[in-house]
Amino acid sequence: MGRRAKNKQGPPAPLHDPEAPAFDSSKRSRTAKKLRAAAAAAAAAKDNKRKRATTDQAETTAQDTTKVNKKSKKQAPAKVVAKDGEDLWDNAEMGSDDNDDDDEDLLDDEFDMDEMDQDSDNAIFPKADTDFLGSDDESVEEAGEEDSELDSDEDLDQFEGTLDEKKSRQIEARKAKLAAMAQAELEDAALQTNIADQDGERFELPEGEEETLLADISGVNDRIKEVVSVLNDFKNLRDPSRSRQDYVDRLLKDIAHYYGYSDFLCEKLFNLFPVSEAIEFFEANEVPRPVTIRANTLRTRRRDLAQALINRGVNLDPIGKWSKVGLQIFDSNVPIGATPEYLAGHYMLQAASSFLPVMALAPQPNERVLDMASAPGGKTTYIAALQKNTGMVFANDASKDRLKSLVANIHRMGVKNAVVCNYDGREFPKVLGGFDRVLLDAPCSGTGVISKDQSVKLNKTESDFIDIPRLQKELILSAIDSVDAKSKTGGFIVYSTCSVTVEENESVVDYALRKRPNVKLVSTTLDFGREGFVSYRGKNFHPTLKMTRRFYPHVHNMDGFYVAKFKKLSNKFEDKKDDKEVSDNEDEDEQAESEEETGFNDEEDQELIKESKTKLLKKKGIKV
Ligand SMILES: C[S@@+](CC[C@H](N)C(=O)[O-])C[C@H]1O[C@@H](n2cnc3c(N)ncnc32)[C@H](O)[C@@H]1O
Repeated sequence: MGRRAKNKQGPPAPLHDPEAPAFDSSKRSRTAKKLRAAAAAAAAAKDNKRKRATTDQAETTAQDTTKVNKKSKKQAPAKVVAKDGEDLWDNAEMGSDDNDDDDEDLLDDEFDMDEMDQDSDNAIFPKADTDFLGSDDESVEEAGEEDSELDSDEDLDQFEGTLDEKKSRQIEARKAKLAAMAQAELEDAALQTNIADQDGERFELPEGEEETLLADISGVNDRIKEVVSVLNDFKNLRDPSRSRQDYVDRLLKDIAHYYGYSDFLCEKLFNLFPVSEAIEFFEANEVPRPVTIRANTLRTRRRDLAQALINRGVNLDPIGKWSKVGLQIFDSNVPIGATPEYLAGHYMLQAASSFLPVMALAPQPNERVLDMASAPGGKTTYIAALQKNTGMVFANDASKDRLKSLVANIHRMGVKNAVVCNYDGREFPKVLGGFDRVLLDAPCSGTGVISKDQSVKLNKTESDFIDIPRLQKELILSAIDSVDAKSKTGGFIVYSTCSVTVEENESVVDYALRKRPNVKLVSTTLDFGREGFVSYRGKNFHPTLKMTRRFYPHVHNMDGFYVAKFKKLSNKFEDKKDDKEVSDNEDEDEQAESEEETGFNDEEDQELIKESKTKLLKKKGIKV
């Protein structure tokens, strides 16, 4: 575990604006205010204080027509039904197939944190205001003094103005004072760094025993900042006797040590981003992501669930504009994984990023859907909910053990249209084919979920990034081959991973496009997320890879994730007896290129499939 991991930060920013930086301190302080206000209410009111506080708040909001008009009629926080009877938390997904149509309405359903905070501070924390004034008294007085000095320089006539004028002058003076203080602070900070300043002092790359260099962890942290500064303005700040690579090598060693990564993984992840952003990514992996839940529309509506949980003392908010079923939990008096609502299957504890592949898949009622790697069922149960328990979802997983929790979740969540099966995904479509849609939420290295599983930092080796993509490539071809291109409502395949590496994402998707010309990439319909890479470190991918989506902890405040959506254009390609061979013979150059880029070829592939099938049979006790 990295040294930083022990020093976790406070609650992460809410997920309201997916493109907003994850660590927006203003948001965090607003959330903190909200939490403090709720806590104060709890102390003051003995019974169900949080509910009362939010209800009061809602009523205030509902009565304040100016505010309501300014934002939205439906903004009353946590009061579930507004005065006009509109349903603030209604779950648009319940009773609707498509997740796009009601977006505009839903936007209005979101809380306005700013307003809520202001009001809650006033209503619940009257003392806080006094305190604030009190703590500021000194500066107000000083500002007053400055004012008198100014007065003496002015013609008295000017001071026959109103009290308002005087007040505004005081405010101006205070602002100026604060600005001066901020400037002084900045200058102070500049003094503390030894990067090139006016005297030409530069940061010098240290030399010596690596052990000594890494001994002082705060020194390592300072050096990371210094080297990042140099790399960001290399021309001006570099030591001319050192190359860029010298600085990068130092930085990688320091990052790996400071955050606790293997050198190998550190470099792999570092290479994904510009220098400063890479540090943000590593930092974000030290902070837990927000706790989020998904309302199970087979059992409840989000607004009802929210009200039930608020009544139990859970502080929550809608997850963001992009989901109609997600709630973000800020804090709770009760364990979120053991409430009566949880046990009754009203919600799934589910990471926000994990909603995305299912939203991209957009399963429809009455369809036949395959969830190829489904355990423990977070996505299967969401698929079933979107299908409203009609049609069928085939929930497959190669791990019998993991299927136990899948089955438990299916029962708890009231899913009735699922068929659970235990095959190696590569056996599809021989097991069953002709699906309307297939989700392949592939087994992966987990580099997107390091904040949850710090062991990834050390336990992933170079061979993992050969073996895992190889399996992913085999699985994606099976997923494509399992879909019926003639499906009247579907013909889609979604590929997702909770990894951020290119080998497991764009490389796999690009490989599928080359191996299966009967599919094309289409929009994921997710309206946020970064575009997939079309080229990476000298490798070029199909230009449509741009349509795939990347999600990052430091950008979106959710687990690192990747989503690609394919449309199958025809079944013809797979009708050929051994389509792999045909495609290889058709274009040997392409195959050579493919081997070079992917480190994967079909002969090896066949060998591996054979091997793993033999292993599987042996495991099942069948003699081979
Ligand atoms: C990322 S997890 C799936 C999470 C799941 N979709 C969910 O939302 O709860 C990947 C899954 O792939 C399964 N798996 C690994 N190799 C497989 C294979 N060859 N065929 C099918 N499933 C496989 C693992 O057992 C694991 O449950």
